[in-house]
Amino acid sequence: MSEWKFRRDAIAAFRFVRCGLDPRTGVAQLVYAFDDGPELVETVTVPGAPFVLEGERAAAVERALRLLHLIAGVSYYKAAVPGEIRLDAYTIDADTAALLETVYLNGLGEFAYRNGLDLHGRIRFPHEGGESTAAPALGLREHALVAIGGGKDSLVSIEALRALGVGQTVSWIGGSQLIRACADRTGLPTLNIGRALAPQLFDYNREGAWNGHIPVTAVNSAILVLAALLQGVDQVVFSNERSASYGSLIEGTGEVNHQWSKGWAFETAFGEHIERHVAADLHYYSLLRPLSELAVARQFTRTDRYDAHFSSCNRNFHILGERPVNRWCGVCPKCQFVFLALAPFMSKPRLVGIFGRNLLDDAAQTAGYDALLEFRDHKPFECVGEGRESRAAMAALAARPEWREDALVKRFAREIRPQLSDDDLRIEPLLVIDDEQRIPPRLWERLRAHLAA
Ligand SMILES: CC(=O)N[C@H]1[C@@H](OP(=O)(O)OP(=O)(O)OC[C@H]2O[C@@H](n3ccc(=O)[nH]c3=O)[C@H](O)[C@@H]2O)O[C@H](CO)[C@@H](O)[C@@H]1O[C@H](C)C(=O)N[C@@H](C)C(=O)N[C@@H](CCC(=O)O)C(=O)O
Ligand SMILES: Nc1ncnc2c1ncn2[C@@H]1O[C@H](COP(=O)(O)OP(=O)(O)OP(=O)(O)O)[C@@H](O)[C@H]1O
Repeated sequence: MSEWKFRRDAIAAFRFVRCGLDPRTGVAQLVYAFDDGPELVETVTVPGAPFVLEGERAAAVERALRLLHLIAGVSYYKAAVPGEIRLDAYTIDADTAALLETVYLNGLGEFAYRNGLDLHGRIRFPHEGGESTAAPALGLREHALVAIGGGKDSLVSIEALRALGVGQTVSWIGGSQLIRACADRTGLPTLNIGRALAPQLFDYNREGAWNGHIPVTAVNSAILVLAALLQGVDQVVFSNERSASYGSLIEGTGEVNHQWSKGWAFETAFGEHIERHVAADLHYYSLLRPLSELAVARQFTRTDRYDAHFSSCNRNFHILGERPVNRWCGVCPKCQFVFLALAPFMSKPRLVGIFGRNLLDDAAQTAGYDALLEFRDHKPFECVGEGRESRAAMAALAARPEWREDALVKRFAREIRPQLSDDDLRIEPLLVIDDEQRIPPRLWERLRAHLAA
């Protein structure tokens, strides 16, 4: 064993070795390995232990734990993308294998594109024939674990659920102080779940592992499903908007979606799988699915409660390394997009106050904004809205006296606007509340009324 060295191209198999949860501590161990190399152990710690787990609930927790083990394996599998996947400790059915193949193939879409890899037909989860029996209802308590990410989206959901009188616990994974500050600011009960990647992954990265983006929302979703069962509650709520279902259009390749596991395809496949195979009364859904990014931005402006606390800049969330001093780096695609998306709906002094600067009056940001507008470039691999949303927002600003003299708005009006039709630049059609969602029916009509108010 001590002789084993990580050599990416010599690895034959990725192994799901075993997983376990200690109900006395709330610590779950997810164990993997390449060939006969060292065990790679990821840990997830759910507060609230000891948990008393018996009968059907214990069985559901075990199913959720296995699903988490299988989904979280994507972080390690990607390091070598070997031809064989092995399950050492348990078997899965064809339905589960199909879900995992979809999650790995699509969730690693950007990773594969950037590394020049073709994963089609390569990711095969072994499975045994026969349907597994339908999961029973557990009599879970009506209460929502709401994922919070420190940005505007989850805060919009939290305020909407508050307005509807839905009991909620604001829940997040990892040690981000920024997320904690936002969670505390809600004044609601909180749940901070610990997660530690296997340390060898960072060594393997230095030793030439394949590296790149993974479907982190899929991993976070599976963690919160496990936490919901441990807490005995019936809803896991994310804040993924309609726009997340649309990727970057790459010439010669097609669509590659950085945020695939925030999209509708993942939400439906995962949510249905949970109800069919884990617990019939555990509902996983996104409260913001009916909205575009622009519509979410408009909702966010309804309160200034979080202005001094939130940030959508992903540079805050690196496990290692530097973070922006003032929460917003001010130069990444996410900062650029959120500034643009909020601008049509927020007073200019409030917006500039949040970011500490006016990004739209900075000519050095031209290339970044061109990519958002899909002008001579594709939409960046980041969690940003569709090109048509950026174009409509920019067109709205070009008509406003307080914005139209700013460098990038002026350039848009002069060089890009003349090539676009008026119809494609209207903001109103992008603010329509859509019907494609899996929000529990008992909430939907009241939520629709709240969002439309
Ligand atoms: C913070 C961030 O944006 N990280 C992305 C970045 O990774 P980097 O190396 O710069 O820093 P770390 O995040 O600290 O990662 C260190 C290494 O660990 C790997 N890793 C991390 C988390 C994990 O769950 N599994 C892992 O294997 C990671 O690959 C690094 O090697 O660049 C990476 C490569 O493109 C991205 O994968 C990192 O993204 C994180 C996984 C992450 O949490 N990103 C979210 C902020 C994010 O992008 N969220 C999207 C949702 C996308 C989705 O499909 O779910 C969003 O905001 O919409
Ligand atoms: N560390 C985390 N723990 C739990 N959920 C998270 C975490 N980070 C992000 N999420 C959730 O994942 C989803 C996508 O994250 P995303 O970054 O788009 O949302 P956000 O942070 O709420 O808003 P913004 O788009 O402005 O950054 C959201 O539902 C968010 O709550």
